[in-house]
Amino acid sequence: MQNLGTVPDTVQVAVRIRPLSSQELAGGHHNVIIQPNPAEPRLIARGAEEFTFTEVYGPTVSQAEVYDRSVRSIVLKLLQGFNVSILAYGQTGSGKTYTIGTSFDGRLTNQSGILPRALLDIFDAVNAPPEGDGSSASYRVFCSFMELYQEHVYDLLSHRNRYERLLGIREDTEGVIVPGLTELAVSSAEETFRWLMVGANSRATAPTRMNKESNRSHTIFTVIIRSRRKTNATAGEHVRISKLHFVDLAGSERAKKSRASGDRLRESIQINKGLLALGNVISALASSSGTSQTKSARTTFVSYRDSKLTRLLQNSLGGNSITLMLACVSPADYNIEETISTLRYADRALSIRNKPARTPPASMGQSSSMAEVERLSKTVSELRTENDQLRRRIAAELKPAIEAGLAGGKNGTGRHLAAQNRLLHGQLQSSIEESTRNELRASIAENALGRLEPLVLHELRTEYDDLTGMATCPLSGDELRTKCEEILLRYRTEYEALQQRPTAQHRSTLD
Ligand SMILES: Nc1ncnc2c1ncn2[C@@H]1O[C@H](COP(=O)(O)OP(=O)(O)OP(=O)(O)O)[C@@H](O)[C@H]1O
Repeated sequence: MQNLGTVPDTVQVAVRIRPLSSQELAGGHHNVIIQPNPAEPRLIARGAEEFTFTEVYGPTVSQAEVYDRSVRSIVLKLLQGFNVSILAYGQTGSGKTYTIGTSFDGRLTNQSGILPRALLDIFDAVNAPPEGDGSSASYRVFCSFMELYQEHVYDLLSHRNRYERLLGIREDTEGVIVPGLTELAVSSAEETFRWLMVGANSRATAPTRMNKESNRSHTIFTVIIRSRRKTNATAGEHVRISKLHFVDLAGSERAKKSRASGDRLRESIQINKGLLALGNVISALASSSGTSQTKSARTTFVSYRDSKLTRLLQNSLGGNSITLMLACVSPADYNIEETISTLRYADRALSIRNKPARTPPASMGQSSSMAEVERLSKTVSELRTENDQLRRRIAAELKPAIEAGLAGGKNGTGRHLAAQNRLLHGQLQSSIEESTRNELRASIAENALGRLEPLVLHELRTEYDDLTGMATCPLSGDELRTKCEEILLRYRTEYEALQQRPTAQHRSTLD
């Protein structure tokens, strides 16, 4: 039996105060946040408002110390089968990207953020020698990287063009998922760093008045661990999948202060809308988890569906994940309003109760490709149901309008109504055509699905023959297995992308 150690059941909140920048010092700005006793996680803002968090990191605290005190132990919970989420929240220019390390340039220095540090620890643990009692696990690591820009989800690791990187969100028994999102098998921290850099390069950034390299989107970099553990000599193997999300939120900002206009203003409105929805979810969860609230307050409705950001973070807030919020703040006098607003936001998050639990293990009774075929079949049938619903909705909404219009036309209400009828009729026609096209695509996906197994087997066979046909096979048993898994993953990505296309169009017609 594994010793799982302690697992925090409330959201952990660490506040990080960045140092004043050289421009701020040159401009005569001063620090308005005091830590009365640096050994305590307490701070006083503007000489009056006092807050206590899980940790408070002052301006001189290093990246290594933040990682060691707040991050390392929860990252290692990932390998025990827990889902973990680390979110950086704060005003634009407050140090979120610096702390997470999303813009890591490949060189490990004392300035590197928590993400590259976590990857080093994860691969050290994954490659550690087996325990020798027959109960040790073997691990496979994958990564994905997505961006939420203006309420659209983009796959940052896809080789396709920007438009084709657009993905939808759907809910299934596992919770909220992003079908078609690229998940790459990675075998070392260095390989994962490269994907992190590739993805970060395609992220939407722009210079603003508040930060010369401001991130205009929210990003989620995910490390996925698939662990196989022998349960005992007779019962066989269990496979468990757990995920670690690094969420680098776009900065909250005041349009008046940032003097944004045009594209920057539109971005900022969307960013603030997502963060507002997140704030509402945090408030609702905080009041449901609180102990001093009335019964009615404790049953507050949590509106995850108000934005894609809150849907994507549903499991991290109030779900089964171990969650750490890193609230980043500026200490400068001219940012005090934003700083206090971040501290209040973080203070509410502190009382959210999660229900951290290890993800359920799946038995290895079935081969993984067969399980995959089963899962894909289920998705196709969901697609069909969705299509039927769309058809019914079209019929319910548009047909009565047309019929009413036709009746009005007979009564001679004029040319205007006739034109409106033609318009509605045209809309109905194109919606039905769209739905039929989707149906066709769903059936293409289904046929492709039917061909999945022989294709996978053929590809595996060819690759295996190529390798074993050589005088000495250059791959060990494990490497060969890894190679096979990569091929399966490629197929899975291709087929999910194929299935995703009609769904994405569906959703955009419904939104
Ligand atoms: N703790 C820190 N120590 C030293 N420099 C820091 C620290 N925090 C932030 N900085 C510096 O402050 C600047 C802004 O930080 P960063 O880009 O991480 O902000 P952000 O919150 O991600 O902003 P945005 O939301 O606009 O993307 C960067 O130059 C960064 O290097």
